[in-house]
Amino acid sequence: MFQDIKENNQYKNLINGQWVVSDNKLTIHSPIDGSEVGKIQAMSKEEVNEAVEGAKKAYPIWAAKSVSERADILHKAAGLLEERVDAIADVLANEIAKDLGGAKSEVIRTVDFMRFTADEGKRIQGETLQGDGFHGFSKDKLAFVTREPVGVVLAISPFNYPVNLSASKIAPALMAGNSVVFKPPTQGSISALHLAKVFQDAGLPDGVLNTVTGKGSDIGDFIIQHEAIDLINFTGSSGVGKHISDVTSMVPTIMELGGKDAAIVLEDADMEHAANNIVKGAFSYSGQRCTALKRVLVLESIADQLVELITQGVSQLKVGSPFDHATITPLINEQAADFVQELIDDAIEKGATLKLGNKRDKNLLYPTVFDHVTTDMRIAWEEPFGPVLPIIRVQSIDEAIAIANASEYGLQSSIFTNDIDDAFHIARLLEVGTVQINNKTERGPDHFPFLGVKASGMGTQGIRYSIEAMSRPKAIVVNLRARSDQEG
Ligand SMILES: NC(=O)C1=CN([C@@H]2O[C@H](COP(=O)(O)OP(=O)(O)OC[C@H]3O[C@@H](n4cnc5c(N)ncnc54)[C@H](OP(=O)(O)O)[C@@H]3O)[C@@H](O)[C@H]2O)C=CC1
Ligand SMILES: O=C(O)[C@H](O)COP(=O)(O)O
Repeated sequence: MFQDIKENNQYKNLINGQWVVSDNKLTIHSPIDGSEVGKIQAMSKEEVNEAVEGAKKAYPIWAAKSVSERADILHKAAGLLEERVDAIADVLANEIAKDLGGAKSEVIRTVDFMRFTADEGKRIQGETLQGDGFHGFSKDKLAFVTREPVGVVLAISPFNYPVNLSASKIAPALMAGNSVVFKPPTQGSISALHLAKVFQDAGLPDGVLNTVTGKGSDIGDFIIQHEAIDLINFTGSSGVGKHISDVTSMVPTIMELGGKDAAIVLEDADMEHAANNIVKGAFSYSGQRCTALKRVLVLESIADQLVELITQGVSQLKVGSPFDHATITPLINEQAADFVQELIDDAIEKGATLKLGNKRDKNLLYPTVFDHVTTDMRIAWEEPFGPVLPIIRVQSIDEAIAIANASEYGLQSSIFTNDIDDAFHIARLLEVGTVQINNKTERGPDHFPFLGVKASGMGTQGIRYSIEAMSRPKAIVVNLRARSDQEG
């Protein structure tokens, strides 16, 4: 079922309905053992240009389709993806070292996402407005407001969800009537190209989805500044996000960026429930999630108990290969592991109490827990994107809120308490996109709004929010001739 997309383990790009090769290639190595997963095309700027121009040419054809025709294709694509779950999950596990269970969930969640998006797209309606609501205007002025596509959407996704965070841009963009140029993460491209194939097999017209592979550092600036791109939907690091914002001009941009999500644990919390959630929230996929819990702020009076429960939970996490269903698997590459190690070394040097971990085998980092972390340590503020959890003891709720808000990031926060009044009071004060009460931080369910404030992003995603963010209102205003017999 995937013959078209590869030849001799070289994966091609989908451009205007054809799977094509470039002169230069990049080799994708598995983070598990360095073995070759396959080669992808390192596209030239001329080829990238062809992909963008192709999407621009295909746009009117797709925009002219009825919403129900678009939904039919998305439903068909979802069905095909469902048939290919196991095959694609295998590629994901090998390419980004996501545990097989997590990899399957990523693909199944994507199937559900696409179906929901197809249905939601059909429900999105415009509105009619009457002028006399504004002083000085009459009821003979009527606006028919419809939602229009924006044109060519550039979708750029990160390595940690190469299928799901790609489809969560592509599917709503398509339902809104846009064509899409899709730049997957280099490490993750192979999984992502399988997703593109599903859309093609479902009957998406040629050029409506074109893929662009190659290093972001080589072709990124060319594509984000291409004049035919009408909107950029980016998920990735805050550094690249800021760069995109610096070098583009007058192009609407939606960004989901990094995070430093805090779990605030109050004295009356259910400790076991809090600890279980914290362990899962911090360590699933080795902490390589923007919504991973990346610090715990706990009141001193209950800290000993919570630290022991967390340490106990983390000590039971399975470390090893994604194919053995380990939770802690090798990080995406050695540089990522080096960075996490720097944060660990800094914390040890500045006196944090190491409860567990600080053990490493190349890019496989064992889960690491620190107690007594203080605000002069880098781990209190920086996003490790790896399996390390700092616990900061606080003297008061106000101190917890102040430390939570002092972060440059503002994605999500968790509060664990049995007092709903306290929970709401604190939630209102936290400078984040979403607050989870008595649960780990997480993006789903996917029809909820997902957004970050400060350095964590701009714009809002989530199925309906994404369709709206990648479309615009258009008003056609009718000015009826006044009838003298009805005036007044
Ligand atoms: N808030 C959220 O929803 C999420 C945030 N993230 C954040 O992403 C980071 C990890 O993901 P990672 O993939 O390493 O992030 P990066 O920012 O390194 O890369 C993200 C994407 O941007 C591309 N890219 C790189 N440079 C450019 C450029 N100049 N122009 C255009 N595109 C470019 C990359 O391509 P290439 O791979 O070729 O370099 C990749 O496709 C973490 O900081 C994490 O917090 C991750 C997931 C979700
Ligand atoms: O990119 C991320 O890391 C995700 O958007 C987080 O999604 P999750 O909370 O479902 O893992």
